Parts: sequence; structure tokens; C-alpha cells
Amino acid sequence: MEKVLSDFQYAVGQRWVSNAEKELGLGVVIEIQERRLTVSYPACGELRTYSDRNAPLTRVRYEEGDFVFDMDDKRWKVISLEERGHIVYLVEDEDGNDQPLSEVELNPFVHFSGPLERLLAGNLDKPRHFQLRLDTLSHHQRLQSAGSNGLLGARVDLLEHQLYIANEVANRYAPRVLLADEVGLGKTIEAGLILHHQLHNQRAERVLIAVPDSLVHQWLVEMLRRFNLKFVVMSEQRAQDIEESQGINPFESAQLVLCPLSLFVENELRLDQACAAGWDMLCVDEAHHLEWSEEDASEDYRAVEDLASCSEGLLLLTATPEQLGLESHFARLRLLDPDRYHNLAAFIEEEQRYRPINDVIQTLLSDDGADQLIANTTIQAQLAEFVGADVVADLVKKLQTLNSEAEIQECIFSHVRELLDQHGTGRVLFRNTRSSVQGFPKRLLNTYALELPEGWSNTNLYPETEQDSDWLEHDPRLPWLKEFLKTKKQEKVLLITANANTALDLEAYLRLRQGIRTSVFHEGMSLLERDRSAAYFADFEGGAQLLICSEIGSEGRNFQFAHDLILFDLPNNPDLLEQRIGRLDRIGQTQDVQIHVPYFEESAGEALWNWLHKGINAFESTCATGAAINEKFKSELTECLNNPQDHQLLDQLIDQTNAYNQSLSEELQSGRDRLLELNSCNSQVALETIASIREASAEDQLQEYMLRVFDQFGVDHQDHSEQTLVLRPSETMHSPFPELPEDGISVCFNREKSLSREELSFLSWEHPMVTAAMDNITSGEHGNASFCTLKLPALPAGTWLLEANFVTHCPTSKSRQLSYYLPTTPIRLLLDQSGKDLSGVIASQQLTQMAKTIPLKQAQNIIKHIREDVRDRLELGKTQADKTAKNIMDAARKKLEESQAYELGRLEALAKVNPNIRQQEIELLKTQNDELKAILDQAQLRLDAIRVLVLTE
Ligand SMILES: Nc1ncnc2c1ncn2[C@@H]1O[C@H](COP(=O)(O)OP(=O)(O)OP(=O)(O)O)[C@@H](O)[C@H]1O
Repeated sequence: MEKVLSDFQYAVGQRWVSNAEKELGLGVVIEIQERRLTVSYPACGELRTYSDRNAPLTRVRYEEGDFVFDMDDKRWKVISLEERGHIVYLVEDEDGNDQPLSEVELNPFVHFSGPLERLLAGNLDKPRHFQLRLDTLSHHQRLQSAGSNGLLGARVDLLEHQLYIANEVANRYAPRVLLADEVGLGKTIEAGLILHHQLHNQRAERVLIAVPDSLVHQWLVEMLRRFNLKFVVMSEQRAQDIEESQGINPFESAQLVLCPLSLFVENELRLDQACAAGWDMLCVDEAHHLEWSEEDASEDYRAVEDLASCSEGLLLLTATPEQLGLESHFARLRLLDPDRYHNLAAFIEEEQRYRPINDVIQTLLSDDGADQLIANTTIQAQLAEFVGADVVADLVKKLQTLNSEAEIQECIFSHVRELLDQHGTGRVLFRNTRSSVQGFPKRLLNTYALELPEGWSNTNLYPETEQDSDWLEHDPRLPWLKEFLKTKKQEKVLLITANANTALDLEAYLRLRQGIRTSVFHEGMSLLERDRSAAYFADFEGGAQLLICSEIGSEGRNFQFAHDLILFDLPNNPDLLEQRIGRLDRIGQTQDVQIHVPYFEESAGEALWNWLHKGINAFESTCATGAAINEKFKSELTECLNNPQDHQLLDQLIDQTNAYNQSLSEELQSGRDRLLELNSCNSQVALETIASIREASAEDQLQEYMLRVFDQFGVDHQDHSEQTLVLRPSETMHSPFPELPEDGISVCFNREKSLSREELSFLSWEHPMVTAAMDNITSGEHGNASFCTLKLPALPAGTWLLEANFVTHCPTSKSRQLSYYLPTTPIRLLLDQSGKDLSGVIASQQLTQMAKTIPLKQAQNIIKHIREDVRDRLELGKTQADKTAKNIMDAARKKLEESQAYELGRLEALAKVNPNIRQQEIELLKTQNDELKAILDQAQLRLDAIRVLVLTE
């Protein structure tokens, strides 16, 4: 196809394309009047009127051998053409039938997207557009092959313990894990990082998040604000509205859905619908509420079990994985990996074997671990107990052949990983603790002795609940509270009490009678009311000074902007106490957390705080043994609470608890917890991930790149402050720019700055604005055919260079899943007249810097004369590029095969210790592997962009 400007000889019915608005498709002249012509673009229903003197139009003329489409989308080959005002083509179909086809009958939906076709048609882009396209592709490749791809876009601090887990889990296909970091260490952030990674890399498209009612809004905001993930909140009302208005399964109306878990418990239809819709990832927060026993399961549990079976991946979040005992812990593991966790009795027995496993692992990981294993048959026998004598013999043999320290380390490490996987909860459970994370402010306990009002029970931890509604008048905690708040006028204070009614009474009294700005938060409130309450408390200008929360109401919420926590009463379960303190003792807390406990002298409350503090130090440190201790001393503690004046009894219990706590902590440290620690964060790997994120983030490069994008797409940008811009749509924009609101947006390229400046959007390579702009460039025509002249003294004037950029790509929708193995790799060639490739000698940017443009008409004429040579030279280039592509594809295949062999090996090894892994499952993995290989086999080479550079004197 070729364009010839017929010097203003326009005629109605002729086909032209717009040089400025190529996306309009094939235009047809419909009217010529008084030196103005009107062109209709039927493909998009647009009309344009131009002056016939300077219309930015290119005449469309196909040449012999070109293919054209008629109005019925039938493909014809051009045999010859005749021009008499209009062009009439003689065309032939696949069966050799020929017929005339007037240009008026050409299909308007034709886009001249093929770079060669556009070039030959004289449909030319500026050199800087060509350059932007090339740079976009190379950034694409750089990002896709960075190990941290998918982890760059989150507006979060790069914290080791979170990034280790995110990197480890997100790189799996359909990960199923329990995120069990201690309260406030960022499980939501870890889940968000994993989801973002999976979505960004198209390993997941459909995600369902189910959370307690009180956390819906917080999740919605965190996912949007930190990860740019726009979830749709599904409520019963919304589900009904969708059914009525669209008549479809409400869960199929969106890809990212967030809903309260109660929706599924209260309405079985919604559960069925959610299951029918199917998910790639399911995420459930506060999973410790899911109760299960071998005989019975709670409704929540059953709902999650159903949903989990309809989702490929599963993230369960809980800060207290063993809060409800080993059985319940097993219940959650069973949701994740029913094959691995199939028998409760076997699991309990396995838990008891952690110590010997840990001993073996510690030996292997010690400095001379490999030497010890080779030399010591007792250690070999210990290891053989877990992995079998054959495996140990092979390992010893292998270690003897390895020379470098690094190889030995890697070999030992991979065996340790397998051991953890097969015998610990390694692969499915991650738990970081404050002691392993470090850097947290202190927690300090302040107690206040008060007199128990007359007639109040001294054995009830919540004695006000037995009193009449005027209890507040008699309770000495009220005057104490009033005085306390006076000393904290400028501070935010959080108060937690066990009962919703106590919270309500307190709030009404303080607000109405004492004029204190308070807000309340309890489980009886609607979602909206809770969010309003939390927002009123968070507001530093005129907001509430005091937030009064009930136990359950505050779970999982972020209140770390406050530093004072009043425990109006105490829970006798140490895990619940940890949950309470965790509202303030969270990442982001900048000051020491002051915990205030007003208590009644000689009452159950006094006994309890003494036991919690002196027995297990539960206020000032996190207590990993809380659940076990609670279980063991339940009845003794009850005894003490019922006899609060018996100090001797309490002292005895404190001593016993202390001793037991110490031995349990040591045991855990040498057993399960140590294994978990080993598994949950490897500092070296985490630091490598962080370094990779920093390198791939290339903030300066992004800013430079996006400024060019904004300029080329007509987005108005003004400097706001360092690394920060204000963007606005401009009148020169041809079409809306992705994610750019009409009233503009302030964006920041710097992670640290965007963390402290909430109002700025953090623009990373993974921000939807950037990814959409990059996709628009590479999937459209932008810059894919260009022409320029330049002076290169080393090369003869009058000759020309052909710069061709090919890319490897998989032409199926699943190809993005493979992008880690086969990133869209550009192969650039710069061919001189002898077909020699000069791409290694001159970079594209250098050429663009030297490039000059000449009038379009002149460029088109030159191209007309060299069109056959362009085709030939390109053909030559393709043969060269094919060779490079073959190497790239072979390497991709190898990488894929290695990773598949590892996964398959793992499943087969697990199958040996777990009879429940069925042959069928192994076959399924093999089939999936074959499918991925087949997709990779379809990878092709595609010409992405072409540029002719004519050398001048
Ligand atoms: N990497 C990070 N960068 C910035 N803020 C973070 C980061 N990680 C966590 N936070 C903040 O720390 C707080 C605690 O995080 P998050 O809510 O994810 O913890 P959690 O473990 O889920 O807590 P809980 O056990 O209470 O549910 C939140 O306010 C979160 O925004």
C-alpha cells in the first residue's frame, strides 16, 4: 500500500487516513465545498473537516501483492489497480476467484498497524516517537525479567520480613499459605504485596477477599491507597441490585471483590454464587475465628472451606495461629493443603517431632555442617529418619564431589528447605515475631489502684455488668479517667473494654455529661457507623480525643497514631490482650506505647494483671506461649480470680507459670518456633529482594521516561516539588490519558516521599497510569514506522540504514504467565546496504539525537523508490533475528523446565511421606506443565517497529 498525495485532487469516495489521528481508521471523502473537504471515519463514527490546502491526510493506495479487506471482512489479494479519480482494484480471493473492488468498498476498520505497511504507506512517525517505543519495550523487558517484578508498585516501606514472604509466596503458582505474623507486623501488607504481584503478572485475575465486617472499609482503603487495587465491596444490597438490574451472578460482575464473611454465613445463595463464580485467589482475614473440630465445624469455617475449594490460591491471615489450640491450627492448615494435612493425629505426632528435626537442621546449617554430615554416621542416621537412607547416601556422595563453599551451601540449603517443607509447616506457614523483626518502640505498663465500690463483686472481672444503669456514678474508674484525659489533652487515647454495653454506657456518659470528645466502636454498629467513628478519632483537627472500643470491635484496626492505651478491664486470655495492645503496637508506631490499667484493689482484676505481668510479661512483650499457658493454667487461674485476697495462692501460680513459660519458650525456640523463624525470613534473600526492587524502580529513569510520554500524549505537567508533578489533561490530547482525572492529579516518583505525603500518588513502573501508557504504546502504532535523515561521516551519503526492532512474544492470552521465563525481548538490528548489522556500533538513542526530519511528502517519495529494497533488507534482517530469537527461546524453555522439575520433584517427594497425594494430582501438574511448554512453543518473532535512516552529506 502506498500513499500518493495527488496535489489537492480530492474526489468524493476516495480513501484517506489522518496523519494526526491514526486511530480513526480508513476515512472516506464525503463532501468537497469551497476549498474545504469533509472526511467521514466510519470505523469510529467521526467526521472531520479540513482545508483542502493543508489537510493532514495521506491517500491510501494499495499496491500489487498487498492484501485488502472488503465490507464483509473478506480478505483479497491485489492483482492490479487502475486510477480514474477513484482507484479500482482487481482483487483475487484464496480460491483464485477475481473481481473488481472499488476503494469505496474497502473496510473502514482497517488499521495500518503493521510497521512495514505503515512505512510503505508513508504513514510516518517522528523519530522521538520511534525512540519512545523502543525504550518502552526495553523497560518492559527489564521489568519482566527483574526478580522483583510485581513488588515495585506498592506504596510501602521496604521491610525485610514482609518482602521475604511476599517474594517467596508470590512467585508460586496459586499459593496457599497462612500468614501468621504477630499482631501489627503487616499481614495485610504482605497479603496485598502477594495479590498485587499475582495480578500484575497475570497469575491471578479474580480475587475474593473475605474479612470480618469491621475490617471491610480498612481493607478497601489499604488495597487502593497502597496497591492501587480497586476492589468492589459486595454487600447483600449490592448483590440484589446487580441481580435485578443485570440478571447475573453478582460475583461475576467484578474481578476484584471484597466482602464481609458474614454475607456467606447469612445467605447460602451468596455462598453458592461466590463458589460458582470461581476465583484465582481467596484471602481471609482474622482466620482464627474459623472454629473446627473433627466432629463439628462452625458456619464460618464451612463457608471458607467451600470457598477455598473454588479458589486456586488461598491466603489465610491470623496473628494467633494456635489461639484455639492445635486442633484448630490443624483446621486452618487443612484448608490450605488438604493433602499435606489430612490426619489430625498424624499432625499432632508430627508437631512433637520438631525438636529432633530442628537438631538435625541446626547441625546441617552450622559452619562445618557438611563436614559433620560426611564424617558422622550418627548424624546421617538422624537425618535418614526423616528423609530415608537413600537420600542421605546421595547427599553425602554429592557433597563429597562439590568443591566451592557456595555450591556446598546451596546444596545443604536446598535439603534443609525440603526437610522444612516435608516435616514442618514450612511451605504453608509464615510467622514473623517482634523479636525477629526488631526496631519496635517499647511497651510500658502503668497501673492505677482504685477502691472497689461497695456492693460490687470482687471476683468478677467485669463487675459493672452486674450493676444497674447508674453504675457510672459509683465507678472510681470514671473520675480517674476524667483526670487522666485532662493530662492528655493534646493526645489521642484508645480505651478498650470487654463488653459492648460498657463501651456504650461509657461513651454516652463521657460525651454527654463530661463534654469529652469521644467516639465509640463496637460490634453492634453498622460498617458505615464504625468507619465514621474511626475517622472521627483519626481526625487531628477537632476529632475525638478518646475512642472507646469493645473487644471484638477493634480487632485488626490501625490506631498507631495514638500512644496511650487504657485497658478499662482485662481479658483473661493472653492472646486477646495481645490483640488489644496490637492496635497501637504496630508498624508505624513512633513512640513508646503506654498501657494504662486502672484496677480494683483486692479484686480479680488485680490478680489478673499481676499474673499476666509477673507470670508471662504479657504487657511489655509479646507472649508466644500465651495460648498454651492459658490452656495449662486455666483452672488454677480461675481459682485465683475467685479468691483475689489469697496472695499466697497467686504467688504460687505466678512462680509455676514463670517456670513453665521459661521451659516452653526454650522448647519452642529449639523446636517449632525456630523452624518457623528459619522459614519465615531469610535476611540475605530479603535484602537481595529489596536491592532488586530499588534497582528496578529506577525512579529517575521513570521520571525522565514519563515526561516524554506526557509530552507526546499532550498531558500538561508542571513541577510541584522535587520528584513531584502536577498532571492535567490538555487541549492537545487526542484521547483520554489513562488514570488521569479531569481535574488533574499530583504524582510523586519517590517512594519515601509518597509514604509521608498521603495526598500524592506514588508513580512507579507498576502504577496503572504507567502500565496502561506503556501498553498503549506497545500495543498500538505509536512510533512503529519512522523516517529520518542524518549525517554519519563513516557511511556514504545517499545510502540508507534500516533499523528494525523485532520482539519475541507468545500469541496467546496466557502468555503473560510466562513472561518471567520469556519476557517480551526486543531484538534490534541496524542494517546497512550490504545487510551488515551495525546495531552494536550505534545505539538507537544516538541515532535519534542526530536525526533530522524532512517534509512528509519528500520522505514519502523516497520510500516509494526504495520500497522493494526495504522489503528485501527486512527479510534478511528477519533471518538474522530468528537465530537470536531461537537462543532466547531455548533459554526460556530451559528455565521453565528447571522450575517445573523442582515443583514436580517436591510433589513426588511429598507423596512418599503422604499417601493422600494422589497419582491423579501429580498427573495434573504434569498436564499443566505440558500446557505451559506448549504455549512457549508457540512463541514467535514479530516485527515491532521499523525506521529508515537516509544518510546525507
Ligand atoms: N511496609 C509497610 N510500610 C508502611 N506501613 C506499613 C507497612 N507494613 C505495615 N504497615 C502499617 O502497619 C500497620 C499494621 O499493618 P497490618 O494491618 O498489615 O498488620 P496486621 O499484621 O495485619 O495486623 P493485625 O494482626 O492487627 O491484623 C498498618 O497501619 C499498616 O498500614
